[in-house]
Amino acid sequence: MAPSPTIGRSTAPPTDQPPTTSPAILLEGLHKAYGSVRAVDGLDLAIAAGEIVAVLGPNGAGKSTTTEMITGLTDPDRGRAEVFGRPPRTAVRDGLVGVMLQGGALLHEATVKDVLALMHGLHAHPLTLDEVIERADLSTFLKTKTEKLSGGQAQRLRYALAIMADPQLLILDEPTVGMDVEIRRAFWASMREFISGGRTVLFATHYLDEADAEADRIVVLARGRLIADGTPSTIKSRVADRTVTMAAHGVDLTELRRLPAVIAAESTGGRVMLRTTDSDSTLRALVAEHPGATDIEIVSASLEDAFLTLTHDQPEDLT
Ligand SMILES: Nc1ncnc2c1ncn2[C@@H]1O[C@H](COP(=O)(O)OP(=O)(O)OP(=O)(O)O)[C@@H](O)[C@H]1O
Repeated sequence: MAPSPTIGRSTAPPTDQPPTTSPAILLEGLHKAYGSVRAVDGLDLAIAAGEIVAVLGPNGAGKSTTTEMITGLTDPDRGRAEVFGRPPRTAVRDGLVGVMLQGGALLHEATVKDVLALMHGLHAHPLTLDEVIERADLSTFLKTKTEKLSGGQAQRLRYALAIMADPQLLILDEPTVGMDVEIRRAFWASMREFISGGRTVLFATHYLDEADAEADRIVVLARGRLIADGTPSTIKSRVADRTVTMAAHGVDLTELRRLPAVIAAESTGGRVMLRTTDSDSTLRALVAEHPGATDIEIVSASLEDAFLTLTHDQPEDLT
């Protein structure tokens, strides 16, 4: 399990203002391979100070590896990562970066209060403990030992540790995993308040709706490459938002592919599935042109469907 890179005494002065005019994050030609696996494969990305950016991508897309290089936990094989114009480890050491990693280790046999107090002592200019506790909504389980925390409560403690140094950049790897809907809503409300002074946020998520609701910009990774970058509405307009399914008998797949707004059609398990960007117009044409279609259903596309649509034209190997 990766250690928290926020551990270590920060030496920087309070960081109320963005420290430089450089981008908050600059990645140029970033590569990282594990054996024959190209985890990150030539990534270029610039994120301006003050942006809230969601990183989406299917399992193994390279999101965590990218996060690790931005936070200095992993070195790139080739290319460059800078945070506010500094090498990542320097930016972390200077207290500019708060990180919340997926399943980041928490001290065992210690209460939430112990962990907070211990970590608080390591920062030069932290938020007050009271502010951290309030922002992360930890007051009701301060005396709970870390191993007794629920998944969502542990995430709130990790969030508290990420904001403690009062960082200018927050990097969050799937921050709301394990939180129920209400807690998730409260988490984002607290986060929005915290970052309202111009802080930058980069968060990885598997939830398209979360990216849509919380981010100014969405970047989509697949096989270690950037395959889409834009506002939530731009990204959504490029992905199928519905799947129309029906019994496979009495319909012709080739003809169905020609229906309006259909991106892809496939037959599996006795049913035909049409991915469409406009289920209303697809359905109207389907009923009019294919009276033999039966047992029709419309379902929201999963995020996997969205990724399939975006990655559809991506070649396996560009080299
Ligand atoms: N330490 C490692 N050793 C070997 N392979 C690794 C290592 N870390 C990542 N990989 C591989 O690199 C690829 C990218 O992994 P990464 O964890 O960055 O993807 P991800 O987008 O974060 O995935 P997920 O959504 O499942 O967390 C995967 O094929 C993964 O198996």
